[in-house]
Amino acid sequence: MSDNTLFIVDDEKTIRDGIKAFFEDEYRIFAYDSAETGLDALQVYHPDLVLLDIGLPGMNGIEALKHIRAVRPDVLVVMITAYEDITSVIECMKLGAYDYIVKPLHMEGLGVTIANALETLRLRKEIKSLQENQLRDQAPFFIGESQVIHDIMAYIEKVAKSPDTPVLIQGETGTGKELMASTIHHRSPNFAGPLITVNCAAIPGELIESELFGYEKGAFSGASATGKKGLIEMADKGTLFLDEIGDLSLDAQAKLLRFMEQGEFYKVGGTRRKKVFTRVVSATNKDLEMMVETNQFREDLYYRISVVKIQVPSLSQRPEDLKLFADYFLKLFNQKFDRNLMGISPSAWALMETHPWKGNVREMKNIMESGVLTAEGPELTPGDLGLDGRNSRKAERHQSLLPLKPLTQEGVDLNAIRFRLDAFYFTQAMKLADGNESRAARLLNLKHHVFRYQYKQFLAQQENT
Ligand SMILES: Nc1ncnc2c1ncn2[C@@H]1O[C@H](COP(=O)(O)OP(=O)(O)OP(=O)(O)O)[C@@H](O)[C@H]1O
Repeated sequence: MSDNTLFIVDDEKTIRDGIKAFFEDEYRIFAYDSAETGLDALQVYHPDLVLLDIGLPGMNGIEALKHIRAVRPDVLVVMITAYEDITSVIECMKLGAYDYIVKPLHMEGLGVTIANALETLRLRKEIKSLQENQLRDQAPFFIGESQVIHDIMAYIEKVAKSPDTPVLIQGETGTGKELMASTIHHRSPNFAGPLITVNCAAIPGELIESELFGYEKGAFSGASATGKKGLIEMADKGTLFLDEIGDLSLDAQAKLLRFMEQGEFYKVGGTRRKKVFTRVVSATNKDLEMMVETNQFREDLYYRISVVKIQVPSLSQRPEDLKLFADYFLKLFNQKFDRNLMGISPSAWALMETHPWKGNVREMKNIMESGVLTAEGPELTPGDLGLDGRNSRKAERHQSLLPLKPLTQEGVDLNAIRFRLDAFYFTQAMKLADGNESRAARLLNLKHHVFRYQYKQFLAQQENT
């Protein structure tokens, strides 16, 4: 006997008994005389295939098919029909029935239909498992050899198993909070679903509600004519990552709380309640507990989002990981830029060991990227990494510039940012082009005279700072 389970749902006893008698040596068979009893049994058993009569008394086969497709989309359904019922058959096929058989039943023919259906099911499962393996292979890799990172990863392994427990990740900027959120998603049962990232600091206060929850058409002036799906809805069956949650306004916090408490929400201007199944992972580099004390963050929301709390240590708190990151980024950027730097010189390494790493792993990554890109070799020197006295501001510049920070109410100094951009790319271009201006211009996709003009301006500005 195979380990496949079949349901027969038919009000005619002779049909139920006939199918059962013919196939019971091959399959596990459960028979029901109505759609209602069949659907009840579906909550307990996991059949592979349902043979479903269309003309059932009470709930008919078409309605039952809709239910089965909604609750068990992976179960195949073969409709049983009287010959004259062909329009219903077409409707069933459109609703997702796998096949149909016509009464009076020929058992051999039915046997072929069942075997084909089960083979289709086997192939679908195989494809799904291959796709899942591929997705798992693409999962991000959170590096760390220090004991504290080992402990966190072991904890994450357990936490990720739940599909909906909210997680709050705290830590300084650049410590890897976003990467950790992605790791949790990829290790969770929702990993085949979407991972939707919301940068709460980047969305203006007046837009946060419509961005998170979406809106119906005509919800407000300027709304799109078709309405809009919100980020929360997009995260259905996946993970919603709320980055910089400490930047959420109190108003937006209240709306998010409602969703966190009920898992339900209304679109802006909508009257239909929507339900979404997602895990919320939040992250912040702010002291949320302190914000709760000072009434800047809602206490009730804080407890909702922090069922599991993870504190990512700063890089200076895990010096054992420094060498690992340095080797990893050296390899990564050697490959990316097709370079062959052998390692880090002892003097550069000595400086790296004492560097404060205020920008944490991101700072290390940026320094290694520009170092590997521009170094003469064969090893990375303190100058390549911007860690010598002469270039001491370089690291700071990289760190405060890359990646660009979203605009907040605090504003930004655009001139200073432009100057840093120029410094970052002009310096590298001239270095890569061995001081040849026309080659440097080509590297930056600028006309030679434009490059000369802008470079001269940059040098003059540098003189004055
Ligand atoms: N453990 C790690 N392994 C590999 N790469 C890492 C690790 N930690 C951080 N990184 C890399 O460092 C950079 C910064 O990480 P990430 O964006 O996750 O930090 P963050 O804590 O979310 O920063 P912020 O608070 O500024 O948003 C990313 O490019 C990330 O891939």
